[in-house]
Amino acid sequence: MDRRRRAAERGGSRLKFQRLRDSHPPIAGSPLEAIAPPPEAEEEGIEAAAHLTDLTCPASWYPAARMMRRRIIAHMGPTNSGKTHAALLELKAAASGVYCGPLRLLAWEVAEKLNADNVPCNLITGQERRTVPGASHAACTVEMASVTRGVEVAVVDEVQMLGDGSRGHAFTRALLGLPAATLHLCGDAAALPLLRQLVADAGDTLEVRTYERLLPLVPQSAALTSLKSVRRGDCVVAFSRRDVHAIKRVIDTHGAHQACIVYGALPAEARTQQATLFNAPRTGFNVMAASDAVGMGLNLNIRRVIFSSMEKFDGTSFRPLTPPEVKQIAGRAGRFGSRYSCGQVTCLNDADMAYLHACLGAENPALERACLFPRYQQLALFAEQHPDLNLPDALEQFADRATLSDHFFFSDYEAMHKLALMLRHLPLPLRDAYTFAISPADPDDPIVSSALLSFATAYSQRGTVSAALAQSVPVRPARNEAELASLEAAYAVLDLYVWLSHRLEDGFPGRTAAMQQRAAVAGLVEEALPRILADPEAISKRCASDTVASYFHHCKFLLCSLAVDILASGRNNN
Ligand SMILES: Nc1ncnc2c1ncn2[C@@H]1O[C@H](COP(=O)(O)OP(=O)(O)OP(=O)(O)O)[C@@H](O)[C@H]1O
Ligand SMILES: [Mg+2]
Repeated sequence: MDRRRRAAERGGSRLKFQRLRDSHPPIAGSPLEAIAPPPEAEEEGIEAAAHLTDLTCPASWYPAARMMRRRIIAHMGPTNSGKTHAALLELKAAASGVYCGPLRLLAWEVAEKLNADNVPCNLITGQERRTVPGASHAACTVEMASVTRGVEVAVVDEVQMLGDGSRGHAFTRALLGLPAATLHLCGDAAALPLLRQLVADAGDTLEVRTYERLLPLVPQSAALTSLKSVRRGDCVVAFSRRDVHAIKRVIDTHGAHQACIVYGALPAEARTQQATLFNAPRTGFNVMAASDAVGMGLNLNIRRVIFSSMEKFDGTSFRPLTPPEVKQIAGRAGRFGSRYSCGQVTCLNDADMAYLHACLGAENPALERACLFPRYQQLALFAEQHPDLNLPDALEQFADRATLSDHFFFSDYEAMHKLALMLRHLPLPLRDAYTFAISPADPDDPIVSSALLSFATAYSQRGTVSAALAQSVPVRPARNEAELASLEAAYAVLDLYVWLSHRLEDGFPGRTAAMQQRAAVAGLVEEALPRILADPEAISKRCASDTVASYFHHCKFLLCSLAVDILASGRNNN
């Protein structure tokens, strides 16, 4: 792999890391410094290090899968074309199997479906382990997939995510490493050339099945222009928690409809509750305001998707949505088996319509490279050879030296690096420091990251962390959006405790208490959502402008400042 190309591609984040490093020099006594230096001569050390950072043949990392001649079936097609349905039929019919999906909600849904059809199925996600007596099947989030336990059938859903910069490596691992006699890969056809390459690397055979959309998706010619015009079955999509709430307020204020809300920071239980409210007839909640989190996973009775904007904040600046993103989100309308026989899609603003049509008509560009991240053992050996480095520096140096084949790229490890940097002063064994660093804590969320720091500090000092430490904010019913945000943060902290308790069992013995508390917080969020009243000040501001459409269209600077705000307040809003 061309090292220079990778260096150029990583230029932005390398600079950022350099700055971080300059302001935080390595601390003596850091976990990696505690490891004794190897006895090799310098030359041998360099050679061994080069070998350790050689990631050119990841297929060889998975002996169990390599011992099999796997039959791989790619189910390729647009959204709502029955790909997952077809693969699940084969999973159900198998004597043993595993479903690997990108989201907890998808894993939940599949486990429920299989159990309802009398196929006992366990649920395994980062935060949940639900075992069913006699189960030979499991539904899991892709990160939890076992690469050692052989099964008859495995399914990797939304496999095009192997091109995702931060989570893609888990899909690559599943594809190369699942020891399944038959492996079903479901996703967009743009991934097919890359899948062919990976399947060839693994020495397996590939069969391709193509699918067409089950119900039509019709782009409208006119924009909605005002949220007053929303109708039953509409889903207005925005790209931050704050905008989702703003849209809900405006819809509720007009009085004709009440809106359900769905966004990533909402507890999974509350998302399911909102989806159920929206799907059921005669609840009064027949419109939805959602972030792009709606693009994957929930089966919703959406008749029409309305884009409130065609731009999203990517952590640095606003960028246009890509055609695959637009199609993924738009594809939620007119789901087969829902109340509507045809899906529609439009925008709130006239000015966005041309771009919407262009995206829907565009071919998805073929994925060229799959995301890759080394195994823990590789990092640990590398760290052992560089005892002067702490975990964040070892990560950086590993990434710098790593060699990859042309059809792979090194994963974005910025979140992990930030957490490792935050914890580097703690006297933690490498394995534990690594576990804390790969936890789902959002490093840009001040509440969750400070909770992680408290957990890791207590763990390094006392060896055990009480669940009481996970109670980050007072838990009481939310009366407004700000209090709702506090509950969401409380949920995220308890969720983090539960996640850690599955990996450091002795250190985090309060899982049951944390789970009870988490369920209580989720209950409070669910209770609060239908009755969170509109903030009168915000409404009067919005109603003062002609329409919300013009509000969004003419005040891009406001959206920018909102996004900066969001970043500053550290919430992960999508
Ligand atoms: N042959 C079928 N019989 C009954 N229901 C079906 C059939 N095919 C698909 N469905 C239903 O249609 C809906 C969409 O199917 P599915 O989820 O498999 O689509 P998909 O192509 O995987 O979409 P996405 O890319 O959005 O995940 C689901 O509710 C599924 O259960
Ligand atoms: Mg699917």
